Formats: sequence, structure tokens, C-alpha cells
Amino acid sequence: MTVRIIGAPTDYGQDRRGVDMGPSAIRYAGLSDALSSAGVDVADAGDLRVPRAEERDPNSRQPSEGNAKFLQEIEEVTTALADGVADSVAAGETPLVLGGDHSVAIGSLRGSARDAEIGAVWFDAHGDYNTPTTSPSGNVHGMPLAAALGYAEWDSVDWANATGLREENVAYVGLRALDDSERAAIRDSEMTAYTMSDIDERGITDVVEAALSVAGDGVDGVHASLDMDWLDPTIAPGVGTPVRGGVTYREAHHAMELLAESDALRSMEVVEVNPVLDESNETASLAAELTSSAFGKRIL
Ligand SMILES: NC(=[NH2+])NCCC[C@H](N)C(=O)O
Ligand SMILES: [Mn+2]
Ligand SMILES: [Mn+2]
Repeated sequence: MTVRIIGAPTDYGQDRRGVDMGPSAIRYAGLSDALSSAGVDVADAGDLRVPRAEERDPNSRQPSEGNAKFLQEIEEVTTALADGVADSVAAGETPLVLGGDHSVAIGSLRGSARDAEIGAVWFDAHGDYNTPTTSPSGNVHGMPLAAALGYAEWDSVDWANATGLREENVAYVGLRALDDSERAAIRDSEMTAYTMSDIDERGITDVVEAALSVAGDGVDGVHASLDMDWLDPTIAPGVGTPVRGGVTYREAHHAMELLAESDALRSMEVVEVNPVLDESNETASLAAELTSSAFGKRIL
């Protein structure tokens, strides 16, 4: 298996600067060696070019759809990313996208779904199921799943609704922070949502196996979206929207090992690492380690 690393150094989906340095931090933490130790071949495509916020016309920072901020920039980045991911899949590789904030998932999902039906497992404290109208923050990193599923009308953006992803093939793992309208929308949807309480009750093995079978049911492959705020902030402090009560180090590794065992992984992303908020690059290191488990690294 060849894993193609694609850096998407963007911070347009949220308010805290620094998450655009995520790809550098994860590479510096030893990603390439970590992946090699999992036994896969590694190709690094480098980073997509993302214009710095300072280079942009300040007027473009005004919300353009509902209250969604930087939609134009995010459209540019995710369109380029979708091409990179689709090319990688077409070449028989498994793309590994490094965020950047979680808005990059719009591109990863579109690219992965270009010539196939896919499912998705969403490892996250958050639902990321807001729309430009319901979002309390206007931050697009809280909306990518809604965009990919075509939930609600996004009139000016034809890139939303473009994945063909079905709600029936989406499973959340580890939810613990939802906005009120988001909670209602998730309840009304056909998605499967496993919260932290489900993990407490059923254990990580059971929950992740169930999530993988939901996501993988009748599709060509699964996209794994790993938001580092899924983990407990005591072990992953370098994220913009930390929430107490996340998964432990061992639970996270085990979840990734189950992902590797499932053989369904078509594409993956690891997002929301913010080196400015991190302590000695530990969140980036953990991101690198977890991806190596996801690509098959075993203790013995
Ligand atoms: N990918 C993330 N960290 N998302 C956090 C979203 C937080 C909040 N629900 C919002 O819409 O703003
Ligand atoms: Mn999150
Ligand atoms: Mn997220």
C-alpha cells in the first residue's frame, strides 16, 4: 500500500490562527517514519498552496452565505484538495490529508467520492453538522459534514452536495459537544451517532466496529476523518476547540488499529492540530502515531 501525504495548511474554517501550521508540525513529529514503520510506502505530495489571510482582500472575509466566513477561500482550497485526493485514489494509493482545520473535509470527501460510493467515520468531539444558517460561530469547520451531505440549501456553493455520500453510511464516534440546532438535525438524520457515553457503556471496540460496519455497508470504501479534539485535551492540548472528556491514548490507538484491520480505508484525514496552542508538539506527535496505527502498525 502507498500512502500519499497531502498537506492542506488552511485556517479559514475557524478563528484561531496557527492551525495552518498543522501539516508542518505533524511531519516534523516524524509522520513519514511512523508510516514506514507501519509497513506502507510513503509518498509526500507536499502542501497545497493556500493564500495567507493577510494576502486576501479584507472584504472577502465578510460572510458570503448565511453567516459562513471565508467561503470563497474555503471553496478554492477544498476544490484543489478534492482533485489531489481523487488523483491519489485513482493512482491506487490511499491519500492521507493533513489539516488545517476541519473545513478541509469538504475537499477530502469530494475527492474520495469522485468515482465511487463511500461511507465516513467521523472521530470528533463535535458534530460539524451546522449550516451557514444554523451555525452559532460562522466557522465552516463546524459545517463540513452538513456540506458533504447536502444538508440544507447552500445556494451559492455548487461544491456542497457533491459527494453522493448517504447519511446511512455516516457514523460519528465520540461526540460530546453539539449545538442545539445541530443536535436536533443529527437526531432527525439517518446518520449513526456514538457519543462518549456509548463508548463508556459499550467500550471502544464495540463502538468502532459498529461504526465501521455502518460506514462500510454497501460502499466501495470508507473515509476516516480524525479531528484531534476527539482525544481528551490532557493528551491533545494543541487544538482550537478542546472539550473535556475525550478518548484516552489507548482507546484512540485501538480505534485506529480496528480501522486498519477493517481493510475498508479508502482515504483519511487528520485535522485541527494547532502548534501554537500545543505543548512541545505533543498533539502533532500523537497525530503521527495514530495515523501509523490506522495504516497497520502493530506492537508485535
Ligand atoms: N471541527 C471542529 N473543531 N468543529 C468545532 C465546531 C464548534 C461549533 N459547533 C461551531 O459550529 O462553531
Ligand atoms: Mn472537533
Ligand atoms: Mn471537527
